Amino acid sequence: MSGAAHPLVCRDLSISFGGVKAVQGVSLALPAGKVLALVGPNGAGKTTLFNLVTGNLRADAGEATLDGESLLGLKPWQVARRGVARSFQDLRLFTHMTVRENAMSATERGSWFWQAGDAKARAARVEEALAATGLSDLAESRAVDLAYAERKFLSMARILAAEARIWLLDEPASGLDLSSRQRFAGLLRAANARGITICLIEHNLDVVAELADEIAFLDRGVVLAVGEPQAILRDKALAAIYFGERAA
Ligand SMILES: Nc1ncnc2c1ncn2[C@@H]1O[C@H](COP(=O)(O)OP(=O)(O)OP(=O)(O)O)[C@@H](O)[C@H]1O
Repeated sequence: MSGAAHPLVCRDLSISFGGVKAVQGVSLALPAGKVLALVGPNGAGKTTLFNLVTGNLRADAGEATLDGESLLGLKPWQVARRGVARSFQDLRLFTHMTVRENAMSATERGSWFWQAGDAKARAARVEEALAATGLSDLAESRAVDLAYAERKFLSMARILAAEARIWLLDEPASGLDLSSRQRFAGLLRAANARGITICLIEHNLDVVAELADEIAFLDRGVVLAVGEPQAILRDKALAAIYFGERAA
């Protein structure tokens, strides 16, 4: 699978850390304009898979392509410049910079080839991203002074400001209360409506059921199943693995 229907494709991707096979022969394709959720127990290899695709780790074997061109060997900023934005579990904000500066910095890896590069347009994108994430009134606050949910939304503002066409989101809704989760879901739906392709690592299965078009279930570095959310979420064997009830 590749091309317009699946812009980002992994084939047989693998990496081990010492004896730990963190990702083993993973083949996966992101459906264009959809939300694919990566689900699986702790240590399944979900974040490692992101790290392989985004140039944060070097694969031992396999391939990852964007529109048919290899991403492997690229630096994280080069992957970002090709239109793949990611968020991190630990957010990686510039804690002593302001909210606005944090969002602005996401636009500053050179001008993206499909967007206007001028400063005025960038500033406008930043203000739109802050408005969309409810952070306009906090634009001059330092990230370090934000509440937890506001930091999560600032991480999303950075993704929005970057204007990437593929978003890789690592537990963006974890720790959010119900109303913040609903706001977050609205952001994702709006992005989806604009044709953005999203891969979402998420432990909250209600969030997954609400947002995902497709689920890929990983365990011990292997993709065990890919399919429609209802089918995957109803699967008793996968549920046993997810909730740690399998035989060792
Ligand atoms: N840099 C690293 N060095 C050594 N081991 C690592 C490294 N990164 C990940 N691992 C190991 O690889 C395995 C997969 O980890 P990973 O963080 O990708 O899982 P995950 O599915 O994202 O888990 P979680 O849901 O808890 O975030 C784990 O056993 C982890 O300890």
